[in-house]
Amino acid sequence: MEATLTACDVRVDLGGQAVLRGVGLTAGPGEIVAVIGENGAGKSTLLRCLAGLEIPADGRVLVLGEPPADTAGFWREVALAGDEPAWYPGLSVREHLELVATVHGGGRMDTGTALTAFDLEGRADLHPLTLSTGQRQRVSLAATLVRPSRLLLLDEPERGLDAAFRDRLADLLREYATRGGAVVMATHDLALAEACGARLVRLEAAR
Ligand SMILES: Nc1ncnc2c1ncn2[C@@H]1O[C@H](COP(=O)(O)OP(=O)(O)OP(=O)(O)O)[C@@H](O)[C@H]1O
Repeated sequence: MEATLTACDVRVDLGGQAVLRGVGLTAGPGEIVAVIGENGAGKSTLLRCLAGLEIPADGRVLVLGEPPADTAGFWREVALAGDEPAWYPGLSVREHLELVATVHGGGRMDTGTALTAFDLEGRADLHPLTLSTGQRQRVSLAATLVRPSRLLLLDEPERGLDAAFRDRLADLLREYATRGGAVVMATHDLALAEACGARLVRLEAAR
């Protein structure tokens, strides 16, 4: 089966120094990969590289057979949850999810199901900035599942989430993979990685 994502011998330089050197990674349909490593090991940089937001100085990244590019075609297949997104003034939690689902076309869950799955029903009519950190993180994660995708890139999805919701997230990610999606996440939460059945890829700082 064709890999959803392959990265070979990737090098990324930032500020004139190598941040990633000789990094390789693959993820196929139905697979969850957890990138782990200490602070500064380069996990976020690798995720950005896989998302086409950082260009490797050396090596090769292919997503669905093509180098990642910041194009509409690429983002049709790839859903990313990293830094907190910019929230639209005047749009509620429900409307943010509806916006994503409308623009990308209906996804794995309708917005009502997502509001329930992410425990956001009681917050659906509020603006995201009036929610707690963990609740806002749940909106960001829900937005990745109300749209179609074949690859989910998550940078520290556990950020701000309580223990019970981390368990639920593991179930949601397993379900995404069971339906043929590939997940690559950078995480410090080994329990989450284990609960997902993720394959671990450890990064060591390049400097
Ligand atoms: N714009 C930049 N310019 C120079 N160096 C950078 C830049 N961004 C990141 N770095 C450096 O790259 C290294 C990797 O950073 P990165 O954020 O990828 O690590 P991380 O593994 O995600 O860390 P954490 O676990 O703290 O989130 C760090 O040493 C960081 O200082």
